[in-house]
Amino acid sequence: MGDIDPAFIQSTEHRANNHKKLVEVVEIPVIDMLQSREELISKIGRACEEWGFFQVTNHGVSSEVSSRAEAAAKMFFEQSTEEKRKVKRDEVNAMGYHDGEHTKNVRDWKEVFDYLVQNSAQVPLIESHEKELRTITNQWPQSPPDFREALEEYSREVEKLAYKLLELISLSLGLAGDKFHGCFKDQLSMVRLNHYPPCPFPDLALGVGRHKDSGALTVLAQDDVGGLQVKRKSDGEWIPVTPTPGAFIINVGDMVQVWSNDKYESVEHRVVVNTERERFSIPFFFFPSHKVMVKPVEELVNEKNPPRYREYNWGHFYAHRNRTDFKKLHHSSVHHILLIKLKELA
Ligand SMILES: O=C(O)CCC(=O)C(=O)O
Ligand SMILES: [Fe+2]
Repeated sequence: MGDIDPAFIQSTEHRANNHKKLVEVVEIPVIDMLQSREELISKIGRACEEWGFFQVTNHGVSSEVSSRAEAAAKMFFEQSTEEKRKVKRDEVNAMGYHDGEHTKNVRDWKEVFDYLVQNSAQVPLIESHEKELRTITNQWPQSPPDFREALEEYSREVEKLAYKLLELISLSLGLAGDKFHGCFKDQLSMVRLNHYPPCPFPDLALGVGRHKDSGALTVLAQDDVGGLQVKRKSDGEWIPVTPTPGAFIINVGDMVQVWSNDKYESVEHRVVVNTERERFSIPFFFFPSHKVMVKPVEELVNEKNPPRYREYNWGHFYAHRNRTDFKKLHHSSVHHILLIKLKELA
């Protein structure tokens, strides 16, 4: 087993066992999508306000398509490191395989494979003040042979669900159902395959350190192992998300927080690891086009409730985030700085 690489060690207050034992059993809401539209909109609205997280069942994504994607992910990660690194991500191309992810400067106990839902997309160059763009394109491995097909089919299906959820969230805010749809033309949405190997030091390391998701919303599939925890808004306790077979976990990201002017908040979450079982999860990050300017929507602000965020450009934010994600930094993530700064400037 040996010693743990210090890069993985979380500071004491962020370690997995560092919280009071919960006596009550709490669950984030599980919402059946097969019910009246009014009920559905009101339940989703309540879940977004209270938790920022919920699970959905009867969501329309076929279980065959999901199983095929899960099998492809498992087969990919079972290969040798040498094989996987043939499609490794680098400073130029943020898509592909990566086994050195850091969250808030601590290394995560996992390996990932990322791909864009639209196979290739344009993003701004960060160095450029001239609004120059570059194109990023997916890197597909040779094996397993049906990897690309299985994953493209998966993201097409989940994308439909993401639009549906965005519509319901917009309606729950009292906005038109298609209010935000235009933002997703030439979207930067991506899917991440996560593999968390068993960890001999589950009290010291985390699968993913605490963070918020930066896009509009996330549609996450997890296997039956468990490990995802959500920070409860009311008291800051870490609440485990119990795996529900066939369900997706939905959380609103920073963009919905800004659009809704804090009515719905993007909530912190993290993943704990265990000594026994490897875990797989597949988040779909619903990201708009690089051109989109994000700010509180006009219908939701007024004199009594003034805008709390200044407008920002998604593409610019995305380019910075990818650059800073790539290696360990000596200051906290841009993500964090950006939102705080916007708040202060508002
Ligand atoms: O693996 C999970 O359950 C969640 C992963 C996550 O939060 C992320 O990739 O942003
Ligand atoms: Fe996340």
